[in-house]
Amino acid sequence: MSTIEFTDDAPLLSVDGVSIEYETRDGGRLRAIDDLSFEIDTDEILGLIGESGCGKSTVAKAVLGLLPRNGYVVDGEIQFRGVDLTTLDTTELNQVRWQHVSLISQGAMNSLNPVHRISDQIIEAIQNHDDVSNEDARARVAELFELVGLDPDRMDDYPHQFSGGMRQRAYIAMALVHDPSLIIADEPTTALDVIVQDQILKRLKELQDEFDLSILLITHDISVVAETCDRMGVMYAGKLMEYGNLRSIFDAPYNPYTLGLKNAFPSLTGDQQDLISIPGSPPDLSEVPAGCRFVERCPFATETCTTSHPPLENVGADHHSACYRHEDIEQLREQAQLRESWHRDGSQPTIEQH
Ligand SMILES: Nc1ncnc2c1ncn2[C@@H]1O[C@H](COP(=O)(O)OP(=O)(O)OP(=O)(O)O)[C@@H](O)[C@H]1O
Repeated sequence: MSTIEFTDDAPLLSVDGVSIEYETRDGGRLRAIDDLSFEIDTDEILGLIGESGCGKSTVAKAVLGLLPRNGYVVDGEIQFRGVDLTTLDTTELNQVRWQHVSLISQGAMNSLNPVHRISDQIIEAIQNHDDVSNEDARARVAELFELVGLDPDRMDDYPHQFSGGMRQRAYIAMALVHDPSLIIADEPTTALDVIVQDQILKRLKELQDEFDLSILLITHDISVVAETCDRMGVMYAGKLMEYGNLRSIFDAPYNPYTLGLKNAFPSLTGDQQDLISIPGSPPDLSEVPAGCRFVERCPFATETCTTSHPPLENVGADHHSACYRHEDIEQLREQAQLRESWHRDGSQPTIEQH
């Protein structure tokens, strides 16, 4: 079996100009991701946030080569330590998965096999890649249980003897078996109650710190990003709208969509009791607007915004945004605080569909 030659000084993960399409039942094509670029460095957590259907899971699956059969990366490169993952065959991808990049998904806790002890499932994951005795593998399971905050005395339990949060922790232990350098966490705590969610995210962050791990954290919850991430990307209808350092984006967002998301979350708006949600819903990806993808819901759209999607521009150190109205941003930030701004009054420009 050939060994993949990684380059140590290359970025850990570099997604460059990636577009992904799904073949639809009627034989058409739906572009779920359009010209997406971002990077993750060693030892950082990048949060990808966006509403349902904006393409977050598609990105996660594409990185791991797990797109369904009707999904294709039609453009761009996904480089992991200098190796374009989109060019690898299944055997090579299997060398990357678990050993270098692990996935923890929302449903991970339900993917533990109900008829096998948790210890046996993790031991199998260890021995699949490494030649380790049963005794050493059991010791490793105990160590991993401690790391994720589970009592090692419970390692021989069956999944049904664990709560949802404990099962998710057990799955995280499994994801850490081979010391991967990148974890893709796709809504890892969404199915759990907020207290358990908080505990697990904190543990994940501690593990990231302790082991110089990097995490791509995918979520629809901006407060999860605020509490957990170092950098963030705000996605909308398959496009990155704002991207960069978390503090810069939270302190001074440049994109109306980010302004809208911030307004809609209580923990981020401090004393503002009256939350303002963004009216409407994202466009159907088979019928995206001709202009900016957000144009139909943006209270600040002008005629220019109906022409084409704005390019992602540099608006500060490690801070990028895609909007035609960056120059008016101070004024837009003030207006965004007002409910009236987000009311639809019929004065929005006429939108043509592609
Ligand atoms: N297997 C598939 N076949 C066809 N279209 C798909 C497939 N999977 C996803 N899509 C479409 O691709 C777009 C992006 O979906 P994706 O699941 O990546 O979004 P998401 O942001 O992760 O949403 P959610 O948070 O609801 O999971 C959606 O329009 C979705 O309908």
